[in-house]
Amino acid sequence: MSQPFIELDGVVKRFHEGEPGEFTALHGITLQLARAQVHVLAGPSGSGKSTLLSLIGGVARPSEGRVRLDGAPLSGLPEHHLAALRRERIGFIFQRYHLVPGLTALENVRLPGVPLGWPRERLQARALQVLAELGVAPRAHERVERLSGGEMQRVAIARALLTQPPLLIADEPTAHLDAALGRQFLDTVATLKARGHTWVIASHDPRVIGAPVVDRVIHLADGRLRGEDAPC
Ligand SMILES: Nc1ncnc2c1ncn2[C@@H]1O[C@H](COP(=O)(O)OP(=O)(O)OP(=O)(O)O)[C@@H](O)[C@H]1O
Repeated sequence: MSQPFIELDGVVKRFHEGEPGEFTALHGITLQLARAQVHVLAGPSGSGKSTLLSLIGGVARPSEGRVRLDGAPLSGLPEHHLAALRRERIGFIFQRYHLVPGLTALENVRLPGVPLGWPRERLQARALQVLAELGVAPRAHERVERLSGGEMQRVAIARALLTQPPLLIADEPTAHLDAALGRQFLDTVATLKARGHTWVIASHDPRVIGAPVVDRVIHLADGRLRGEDAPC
């Protein structure tokens, strides 16, 4: 592999460290993930998928070990640098979308651009562009609580794409999608992969794990790597 896009080196994550309820969720994960590929973290509930995503996304820090994104050592960065890197380089897609009710689809999609200080016109144009790419431009001015589940998810993906982040992280993205919407999500994954985006998706959905667009399925159990499926 050329320079890996994401590198984890001996990553341990403990919760409630030093307290009576201390719990080790990840036990020394070493992993390299290539650019412009789709990586799925699979494993039963509680195996550590979301915890690993949060470390790769720079939302949490490892208790031991290192995480690097495109050569940058996330684990050592001061919080304000880490927050800036997250905003510019990582798009997050959550199981329950985390859209802000009361705001329109367009206002939700604009949100990640606000702290970047983009001029209003640029922000508006880019937000409309990503909504159009996801096929939800006609719903741009609708409040998000009035959208269908599939529309909400496409708005959530549009929001994650606003800043064109190279890394897209999704936690159980198909958990609430029916068969047709699940396929639509995987088509979006494929389109963005072809444009060079790297995906890391936590999922135990067989539709995702078995999808042809997926390059690697990395299995976790009890916070440890348990091998991989061969690429399709
Ligand atoms: N903030 C926390 N404090 C204490 N324990 C935690 C915390 N977050 C996660 N854990 C524990 O770490 C383990 C891994 O949790 P994690 O959410 O990463 O698993 P998962 O594989 O994503 O599960 P699921 O598929 O149910 O989302 C679980 O035993 C969980 O209870």
